[in-house]
Amino acid sequence: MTGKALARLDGDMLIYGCGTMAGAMLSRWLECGLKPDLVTAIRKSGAPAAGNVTTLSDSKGLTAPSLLILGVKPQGFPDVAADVSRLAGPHTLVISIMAGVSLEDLRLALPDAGQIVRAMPNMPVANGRGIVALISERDQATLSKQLNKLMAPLGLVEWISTEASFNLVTALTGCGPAFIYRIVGAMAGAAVRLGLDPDAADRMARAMVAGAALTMLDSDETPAAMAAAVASPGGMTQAGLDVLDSDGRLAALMADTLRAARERGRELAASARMD
Ligand SMILES: NC(=O)C1=CN([C@@H]2O[C@H](COP(=O)(O)OP(=O)(O)OC[C@H]3O[C@@H](n4cnc5c(N)ncnc54)[C@H](OP(=O)(O)O)[C@@H]3O)[C@@H](O)[C@H]2O)C=CC1
Ligand SMILES: O=C(O)[C@@H]1CCC=N1
Repeated sequence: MTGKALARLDGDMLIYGCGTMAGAMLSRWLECGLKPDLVTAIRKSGAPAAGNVTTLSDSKGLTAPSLLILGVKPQGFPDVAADVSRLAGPHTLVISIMAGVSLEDLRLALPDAGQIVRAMPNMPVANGRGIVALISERDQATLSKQLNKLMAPLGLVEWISTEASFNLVTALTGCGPAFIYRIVGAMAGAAVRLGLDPDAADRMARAMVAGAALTMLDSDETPAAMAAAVASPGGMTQAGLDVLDSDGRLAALMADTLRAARERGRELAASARMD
């Protein structure tokens, strides 16, 4: 990404709540050429954000920026909503990364904001291997031209057409890395219980999943076909796959996992509303 591409955002960026997730986006943008002097970050603690970005503990003295990224937690939004609203002016593009919080609720809280976009990044954006799902209130065609340039260095950019599916997208992409880490840990843990040395099991489980993921990125095959290519007929892999597939166990577990995450999105939305 070049600074020129970012300059098309026409101005400055304020990151209101620059913790783990927004901080990962910021680091990647800086690595890809975003000029630090275009950015101001607000953190409750005032702890320095990535790079040489100016970091403040509150918004005193700030005026409406061109781009305002909202990176507080949904539960913390009611505490800052009035202040964010003051900063979200008619020329401000607001991008909220808060899980669960709908465009309609954002518009109610930020009535004067120029445009509002809901975005769902995931942590691998830190190395450009993430996903950013996006949906806007309106004018998606114009916005996508502008925002794709900003988001592309973070990884795969997906515009979502129906907001009703956004919490499910979040469960798959935003939460997904944690589910994969848990599965990797469970495989390594099982290997330890069955007799492997813990350090070796951890090392090999990480390398195995990283290799499998990279192979998948380079392949046009479906995951089912890729599994079939590993499984020799009547071999060891097939014996293990039969356990995962028995009575649809793995499919049911994954459906329950995504459903629970999606439902929690609805509760988070409620916690972000002003009473
Ligand atoms: N973690 C993830 O993988 C993902 C998270 N998200 C979303 O990103 C958002 C942030 O999550 P995450 O980064 O994990 O959480 P963090 O707690 O790391 O980040 C929250 C940020 O908000 C700041 N903050 C909290 N209260 C205030 C306040 N009153 N005034 C100013 N700043 C404040 C915190 O300041 P301080 O740094 O001082 O604590 C922190 O920088 C959430 O809405 C979440 O749904 C979306 C996708 C993935
Ligand atoms: O756990 C959460 O609520 C956020 C949203 C996606 C990832 N982290």
